[in-house]
Amino acid sequence: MNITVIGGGSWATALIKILSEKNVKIKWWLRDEVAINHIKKHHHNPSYLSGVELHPSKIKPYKSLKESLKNSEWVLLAIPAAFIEEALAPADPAWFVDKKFISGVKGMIPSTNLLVTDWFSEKYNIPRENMGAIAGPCHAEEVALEKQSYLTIASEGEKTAKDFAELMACRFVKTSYITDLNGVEYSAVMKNIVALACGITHGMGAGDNFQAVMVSNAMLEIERLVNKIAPSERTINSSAYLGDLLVTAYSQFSRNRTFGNMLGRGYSVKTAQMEMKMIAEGYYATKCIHELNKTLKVEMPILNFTYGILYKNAPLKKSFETLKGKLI
Ligand SMILES: NC(=O)c1ccc[n+]([C@@H]2O[C@H](COP(=O)([O-])OP(=O)(O)OC[C@H]3O[C@@H](n4cnc5c(N)ncnc54)[C@H](OP(=O)(O)O)[C@@H]3O)[C@@H](O)[C@H]2O)c1
Ligand SMILES: O=P(O)(O)OC[C@H](O)CO
Repeated sequence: MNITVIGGGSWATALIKILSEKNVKIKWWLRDEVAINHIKKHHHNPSYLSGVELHPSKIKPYKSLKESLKNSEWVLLAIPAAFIEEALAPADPAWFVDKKFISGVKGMIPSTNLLVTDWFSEKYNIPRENMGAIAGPCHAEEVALEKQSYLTIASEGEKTAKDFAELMACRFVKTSYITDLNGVEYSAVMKNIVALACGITHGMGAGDNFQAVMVSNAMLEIERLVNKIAPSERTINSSAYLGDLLVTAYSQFSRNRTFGNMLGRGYSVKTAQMEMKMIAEGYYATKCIHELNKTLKVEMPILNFTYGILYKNAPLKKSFETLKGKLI
């Protein structure tokens, strides 16, 4: 079984670690040639999760995207959404024929405000039943440490979801599958926006009491959005939705929370971006969801709070006062 993994960051590295527990060949596309050479020579990613051992018998890094895709049954994408169009610019739909596509991305394509699987299936003519996404509370750093984790694979094609869930299950990862593809994707996008708000308010001095109220309100906000934009029967309190929100809102590893925390302590957006070695997906998603909500008109005070601070230079104190008044 051949699997192509696209992306060279922490999540791609963690997913490769999980997959290499199985009897598979991993064809790994990274844009960074220095990293490729380092991985070939030292069997570690030099810039992300550098402690993870990358077995050369199972993993082969590629500079050419086209070569990396040849003879693979599965394609797994793990690049922050804002860079996907650029990274896949040379790709031709013919390269993806008869392949199943799984998104590890928790963001939206900024130029289109589309979810990654919607954008991908449209652009590369992939049948929806062959598309999926990885959901659930799972930080790459904990995968690297082999801490017990849980992932949910979502696809409208039940067989796709089931097969990929089986592939991702290993000693330290338990998997399950569902068919609510767009539901988990929107929920994952939203949890990043909430994590930014958690970070901002924490950075401004809010305590655990406030954070608990914000996360509870956030779950209601996510539910309102997801029910409107992707109506379906779903158990929103399960780990694919609520669990993912909780880990991002509370974990020391959360990129979005860390980014928000810097803003709450008075950093400008630009300075916070320069300080971060990794990408906070919620920054881009906040604008996408805010734009979509001009039509949807869902009540989303946490989204509006985050959007004001990120994109409108809204004063922190006044925005916080407004948010406090909206939460219950
Ligand atoms: N990290 C996690 O725990 C985790 C868990 C679940 C889901 N996710 C999702 O996984 C996705 C990837 O996140 P990540 O955590 O792996 O990000 P990351 O560690 O910050 O890595 C970012 C990756 O994007 C690449 N990149 C940056 N600019 C690029 C560009 N202009 N063109 C092409 N590639 C570019 C970087 O390449 P260079 O190194 O060459 O700059 C790097 O490989 C996100 O959607 C995130 O929400 C992450
Ligand atoms: O918690 P963050 O902001 O690092 O996001 C990473 C993943 O989406 C967590 O499941």
